[in-house]
Amino acid sequence: MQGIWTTERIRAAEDRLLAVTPDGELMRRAAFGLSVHAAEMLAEHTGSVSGRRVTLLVGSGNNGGDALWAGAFLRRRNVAVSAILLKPERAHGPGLAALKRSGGRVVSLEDGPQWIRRADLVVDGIVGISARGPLRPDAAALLEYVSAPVLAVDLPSGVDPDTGAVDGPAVVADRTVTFGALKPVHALAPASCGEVSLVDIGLRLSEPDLQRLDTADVAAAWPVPGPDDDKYSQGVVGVAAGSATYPGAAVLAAGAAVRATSGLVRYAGHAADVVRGHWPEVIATGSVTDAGRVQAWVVGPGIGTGHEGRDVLRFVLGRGVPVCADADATTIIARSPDVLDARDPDTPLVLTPHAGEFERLMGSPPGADRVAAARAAARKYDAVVLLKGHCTVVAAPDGRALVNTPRGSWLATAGSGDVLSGLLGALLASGLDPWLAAGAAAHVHSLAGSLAADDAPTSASGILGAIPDALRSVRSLTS
Ligand SMILES: NC(=O)C1=CN([C@@H]2O[C@H](COP(=O)(O)OP(=O)(O)OC[C@H]3O[C@@H](n4cnc5c(N)ncnc54)[C@H](O)[C@@H]3O)[C@@H](O)[C@H]2O)[C@@H](O)CC1
Ligand SMILES: Nc1ncnc2c1ncn2[C@@H]1O[C@H](COP(=O)(O)OP(=O)(O)O)[C@@H](O)[C@H]1O
Ligand SMILES: [K+]
Repeated sequence: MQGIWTTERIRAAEDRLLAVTPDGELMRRAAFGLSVHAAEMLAEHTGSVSGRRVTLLVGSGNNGGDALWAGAFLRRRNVAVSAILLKPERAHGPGLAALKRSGGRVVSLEDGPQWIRRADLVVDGIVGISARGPLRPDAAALLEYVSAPVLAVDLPSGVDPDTGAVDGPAVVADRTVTFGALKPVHALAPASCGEVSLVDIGLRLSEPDLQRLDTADVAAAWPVPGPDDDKYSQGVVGVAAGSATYPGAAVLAAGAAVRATSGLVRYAGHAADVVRGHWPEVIATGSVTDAGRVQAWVVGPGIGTGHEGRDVLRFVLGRGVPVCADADATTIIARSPDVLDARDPDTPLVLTPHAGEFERLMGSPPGADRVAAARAAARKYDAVVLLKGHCTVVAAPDGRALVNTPRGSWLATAGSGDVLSGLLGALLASGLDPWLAAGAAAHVHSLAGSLAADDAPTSASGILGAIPDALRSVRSLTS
């Protein structure tokens, strides 16, 4: 697990560390790490470090101080460093002095554009974790001239540190170097941060506010049959999905369940013939009432939101086994919350809304703070809530939350969510903790999406087809 801490917690930990560290030491540690990454980027993009040009965008806080100190370190490697001070009178004093001593050049705001245009690398030290809101106009104007790769100090300025929300002009970085610990922005705004690197400055933190699964966590959690297992012992998953009009949802959800684990998949619904045609290994029947025993249900994709869908949902909620309620099932719950009366409160429920379904469930859209939104829904419904989107957030009623950071956006394709629900249902049937199951399913889903896409559009069927490769890649870590 990777821990992620809110800026409030980071600041408190920094204060504790600052109190026992010589003046300026932390910033020099941070800045030295930053300068190493800057040199690495120069070498990557231009083939060398010495003689290259770096322009620093320097704001009035410590973030600007980091940039100035890093500039001074880069001077030792014969890099030509120029610093544009957004508020010269409030620039970080010791950092500015160090840069000047090292032979760095301070250029005026007016001359800034030409130095930015000529740079081999631009360093964003405009603001860090104390900033809120988009960039102010003077900083935003400078960004217009940037064509070189951008290295963000701590976080891309203009992006909200605690939510990753972008609400106006903001830096888009190729790489972000952060200090001490990951902050929410790094998991929630991958398109703004680029590659994220962590520099250790000796920060000590307790329980994280938010987590992200490592590949190793997913590998350890994913069920693998042992010598004594049979098709029943691994957990049988039931899929109540699809309809005569929408058989595809059933094929995709059932297929993902088939590919996720090696036990048994049952299907119940109006698409039984189509499902059987695609997946002969699935035991398919026309109705949930004669589907047989399962250890978890996936319900919702393509079942419609009418009477029949409601009855199906009520039936599976009353079986005393974990349920993943997806797509139409979330809409039914939003419109007729009384269906939840059928649920045994001790059996796990996972809701997997996209933003529109979330709004139906909660009465308002997720908003900028998607982690808080998912947590609120989890509490309201006493369920694990997997909030879909570019970054998927999974929250449990006890407050645990994790983020899945995707590799690109290829998952945004029709039917992709049906594949996710099939994966998740199979993991629930195996007995995995529902919060972990949701996180692991999201991880493998997004990995399968990027493998299937391989930089060109893919489809839900493509994602489904790439599940074995995704699992092989995850499991390769454990073998
Ligand atoms: N405290 C520490 O021990 C360490 C702090 N470090 C650095 O310090 C940073 C935090 O420094 P600060 O607390 O000084 O805060 P920032 O560097 O985030 O700067 C806050 C300043 O920016 C201005 N500002 C706020 N919002 C703005 C906006 N939207 N547009 C333009 N300007 C805006 C404010 O007026 C304020 O002067 C971290 O992100 C990190 O880079 C590192 O040096 C590591 C050690
Ligand atoms: N821009 C995006 N980047 C990454 N993943 C995305 C993006 N948009 C959607 N997704 C993912 O794709 C899936 C879409 O599911 P859903 O909205 O239910 O669509 P459908 O009903 O067509 O299957 C979710 O897992 C979601 O997190
Ligand atoms: K920054």
